[in-house]
Amino acid sequence: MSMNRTLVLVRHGQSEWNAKNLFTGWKNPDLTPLGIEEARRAGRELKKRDILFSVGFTSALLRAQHTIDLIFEELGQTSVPTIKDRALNERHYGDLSGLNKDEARDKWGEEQVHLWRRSYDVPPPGGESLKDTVARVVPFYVQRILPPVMRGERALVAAHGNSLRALCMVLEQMTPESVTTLELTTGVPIIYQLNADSTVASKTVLA
Ligand SMILES: O=C(O)[C@H](O)COP(=O)(O)O
Repeated sequence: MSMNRTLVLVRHGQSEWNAKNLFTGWKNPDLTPLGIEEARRAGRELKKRDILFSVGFTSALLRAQHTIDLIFEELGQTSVPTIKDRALNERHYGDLSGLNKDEARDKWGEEQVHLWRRSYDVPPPGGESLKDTVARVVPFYVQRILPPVMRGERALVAAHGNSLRALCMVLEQMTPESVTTLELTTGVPIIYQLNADSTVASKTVLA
C-alpha cells in the first residue's frame, strides 16, 4: 500500500499592505477582510478533500499566523499544533519595505524592480535575495517539515509569496531562470504528494 506523504502550502490571504501595494517583507500588517475570506475559502476547499492534518507550520508574522488559524478553524482542526518560526518569514525587503511598488518602479525602473522581486540572486538594497531566503527556508523544511511528512503525516504550511517560492523552487527542482516566472496567489492551497525519496509525485493547485 503506497503511503500518503501530503504537504500543503498556502500563501497568506491579502494583507493590509498588499492592498496598499506596499513592499512588506518582515513588516507585520494583518489580513484585510478580503484576506480573511481568502483564508476561510482555502479552509473550505481543503475540507472537501478530507485531509486530516497532524501539524501546521507558519512564520513569525501575523498575516501568515492568522491565515493558518482561519484554515484550521474552517477544517474543525483547531487542536492541531502549529509551529511558528521566523525561518518561514517573507523575504526581507530591506530599504524597499513600506515603499509603494509603483513609486519604486517610477524611481528605479520596471526592470530593476522586477529583478529585486523575482530574480534568484539580486537582493533589494539592505534586503534578502531569493537565494538568501532559500538558505533559511530549505534547512527548516528538511529538518522540521519533511520528517513528519515522510512518516505519512500531513503538514500544512502557511507562509509568504517569496518564502514559498523558495520552497517550491527546491521541491520542483527549478532553475534560477525558471523560478523568476513562479508566483503564488494569496490564499490558494497547493497540495504536494511526495515519493518515498521526498521528490514530488504530484502537485494540485486548488485555484
Ligand atoms: O513582501 C511583500 O511585499 C509581498 O508579500 C510580496 O511582495 P512581492 O510579490 O513584490 O515579492
